[in-house]
Amino acid sequence: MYSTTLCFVVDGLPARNVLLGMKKNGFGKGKYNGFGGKIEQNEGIKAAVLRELEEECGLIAAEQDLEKVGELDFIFPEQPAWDHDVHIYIVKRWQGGIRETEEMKPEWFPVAAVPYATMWQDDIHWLPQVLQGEKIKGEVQFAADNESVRAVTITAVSSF
Ligand SMILES: Nc1nc2c([nH]c(=O)n2[C@H]2C[C@H](O)[C@@H](COP(=O)(O)OP(=O)(O)OP(=O)(O)O)O2)c(=O)[nH]1
Repeated sequence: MYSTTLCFVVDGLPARNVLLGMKKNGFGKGKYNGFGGKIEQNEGIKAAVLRELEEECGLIAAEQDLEKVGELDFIFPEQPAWDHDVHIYIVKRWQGGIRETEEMKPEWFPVAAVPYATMWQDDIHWLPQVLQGEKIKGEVQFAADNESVRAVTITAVSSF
């Protein structure tokens, strides 16, 4: 099982607006998501969050401005090589400007208009809580098409 990061840029918590990116290539192409990717060997989790944030949308943040808000396991019973976990962070302070990159086209959304229909199908089960300021842990099991959700367990946690 490999590990990934996912970072949501918000204007506060509870969030009123969230920055999402339309993924242009790779895993999750055609879906809106936060910014993130695989953690490299010998790389710290927060260092990976900051690297992916800058690579994918141009924003520069500091480790002390990252708040851990979630940990999820993604299980693909029909494609076990895809099993991975994700460390989810929120950032409210950053430097630099947003730019479109080869990987992502960033766009701000009001929290009430987050495009869940164009996102990973599990997101509706936990992202609203995260944008409200809750912290969550859980597991998502995908169905045979590796897209639809077969089962989700999400638990609120008080801290990481
Ligand atoms: N919101 C959401 N994000 C997910 C789900 N599944 C999943 O892998 N992600 C995130 C975690 C990572 O940020 C990203 C996948 O990372 P990846 O490293 O495989 O993608 P990539 O093809 O861009 O590869 P790279 O940047 O590491 O080279 O998608 C999901 O179900 N919901």
